[in-house]
Amino acid sequence: MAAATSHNAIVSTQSHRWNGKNSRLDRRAANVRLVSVGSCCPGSGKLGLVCASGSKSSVIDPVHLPSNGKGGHSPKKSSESSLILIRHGESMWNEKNLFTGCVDVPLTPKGVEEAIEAGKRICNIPIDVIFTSAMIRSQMTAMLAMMQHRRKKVPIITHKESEQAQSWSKIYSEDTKEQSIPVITAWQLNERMYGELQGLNKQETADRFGKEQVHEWRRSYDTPPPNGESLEMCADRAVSYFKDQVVPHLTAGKHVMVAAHANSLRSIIMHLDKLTSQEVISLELSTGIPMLYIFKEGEFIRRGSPVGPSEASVYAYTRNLATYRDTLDSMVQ
Ligand SMILES: O=C(O)[C@H](O)COP(=O)(O)O
Repeated sequence: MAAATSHNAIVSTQSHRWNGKNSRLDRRAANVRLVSVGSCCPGSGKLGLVCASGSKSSVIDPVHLPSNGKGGHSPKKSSESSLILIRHGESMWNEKNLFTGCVDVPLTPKGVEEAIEAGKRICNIPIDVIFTSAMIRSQMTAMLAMMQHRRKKVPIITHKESEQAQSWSKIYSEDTKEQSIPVITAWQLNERMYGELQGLNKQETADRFGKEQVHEWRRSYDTPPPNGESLEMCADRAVSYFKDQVVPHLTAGKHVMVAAHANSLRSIIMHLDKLTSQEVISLELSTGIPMLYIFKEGEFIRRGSPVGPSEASVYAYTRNLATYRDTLDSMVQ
């Protein structure tokens, strides 16, 4: 069904910019033979470049597919999991160039579009559980992105803030539960708290305190803004939460998406990519750009930013993702 072509990955030098325009392949993937599954439109056995978003069909997760009865067998459980990290789309204070931090502002229309576009880019990648911060801009981004997903599962924010909240939001149908994806919100993934800079204009602040000082506050590892969090302090909560709450899902073979913020994600990527406190200064995250990692045998492999829904470089090296996507295609009418 899928034409297999192979070519060596074109590997850029290791860069710490995640701006989505340059999909970076991990250096370790340099010599990986890309086994592209070709391009096709749903149903024709050829993967299209446009996701079948809005398609009414629901598909069975490939890992749970019944045997095909012709001596075939259900694909064995994936020994690798995918992790998608995404900074929220543009917020209304991003648009006004204001320091936001832990102030809970919504997306702009542009941020909504960015989230939808991100959803199209990851619409063929399996997602079993979603984590967001407690802030609306990350939750809006996750929900809007999931509206594009071809699996068509329903993302549902879980409420465990009290026993009553948990019991009042219980789902009593196993089938319905199977067709949903839990969205876990966590304050630990909130944006770094920007202290007395919150609400100030970034340019005016640089004019007042000096460009170097503001850059130090925004990008250094251990210099906090006035009465705010340094990246190190943000990492203490965000990376700890990631290790304690997100990694166990990946270890269990679940595919995860984390929708969060520029600096809470910078602290997580610093951990995943083993960046030094010097290297992390140059790490910048654009709004609404999905970043893909593969978790395998306890290691995180950086796979770059999926530019399109069937980009070979994303699905190469990770046969399970290619199988998932092929099966989605064959199941989506
Ligand atoms: O909190 C904010 O203002 C933004 O989310 C990130 O700001 P920064 O790019 O200045 O860290």
